[in-house]
Amino acid sequence: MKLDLTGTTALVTGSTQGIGLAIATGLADAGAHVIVNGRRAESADAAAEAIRSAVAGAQVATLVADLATEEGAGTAAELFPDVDILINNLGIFGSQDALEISDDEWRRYFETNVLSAVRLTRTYLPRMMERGWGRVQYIASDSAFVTPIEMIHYGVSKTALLGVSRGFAKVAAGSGVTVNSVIAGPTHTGGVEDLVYELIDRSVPWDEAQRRFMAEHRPQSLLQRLIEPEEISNMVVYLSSRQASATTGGAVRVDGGYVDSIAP
Ligand SMILES: NC(=O)c1ccc[n+]([C@@H]2O[C@H](COP(=O)([O-])OP(=O)(O)OC[C@H]3O[C@@H](n4cnc5c(N)ncnc54)[C@H](O)[C@@H]3O)[C@@H](O)[C@H]2O)c1
Repeated sequence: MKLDLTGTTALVTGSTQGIGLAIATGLADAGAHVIVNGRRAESADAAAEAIRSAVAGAQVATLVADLATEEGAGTAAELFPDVDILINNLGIFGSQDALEISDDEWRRYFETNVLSAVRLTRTYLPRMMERGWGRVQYIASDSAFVTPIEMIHYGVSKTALLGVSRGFAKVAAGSGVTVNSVIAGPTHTGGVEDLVYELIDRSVPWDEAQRRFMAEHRPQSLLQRLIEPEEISNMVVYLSSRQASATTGGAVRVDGGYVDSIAP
């Protein structure tokens, strides 16, 4: 099965590093023209360059915008009015005492992790439906199912994202556009390294910190290791492909068996 995205344009939000960069690289490798998004020109340019070095002949454009804001979504619509594949990847996470999270912080999590994706879906879905083909995905998290007490606001924002995904899948039903969430488990990115070290003593070597993080915070994970960003990207590329035409309204798990092992 050859996943060929030649002739398509894909916008991946928050794609200057981590999972987003891996997804943009995977889509470029499958032949899509990718739009890399970041809030700073230097990091967007560096990410575009990294993709060009990884994928010979990659077609990459950059979108410098804060896509958690209305203004940023407006810039996206103006510069790139039409995309075939929208990957809502950008997100923030961090640990905080559940009883200490302020209203403003709850709002920031919803603005960034949920409303940004709703706005961009509203921007791009209608044209996809008119054309009769398109792919929308949301990068959710196992925290959507298992609200972690150290990240309640994050978990709840990702639970909301699952509802957003199901709702827009119904809007798109029968149009040729599929809408899905990808449930990522803990993935080896810079942000997760920081989170692991927030929870586990910083003086512990990385391998030991990772092992303890999995044992203490994800004991039911069947994988008992962090997931690599490329493992998330592989699923996103498949769901973006023409071959994935019968998968919509779903929440597809790349979580090392964690969610199924506790909430089948
Ligand atoms: N890493 C994990 O373990 C994990 C697990 C489950 C889900 N996820 C989800 O996957 C997505 C990517 O996570 P990651 O670990 O690669 O994160 P990351 O922090 O490494 O990367 C996120 C990217 O989004 C960008 N970003 C944040 N806010 C933005 C904004 N307003 N406008 C534009 N860009 C913005 C950041 O600059 C960064 O480049 C997030 O939605 C996250 O919640 C991550």
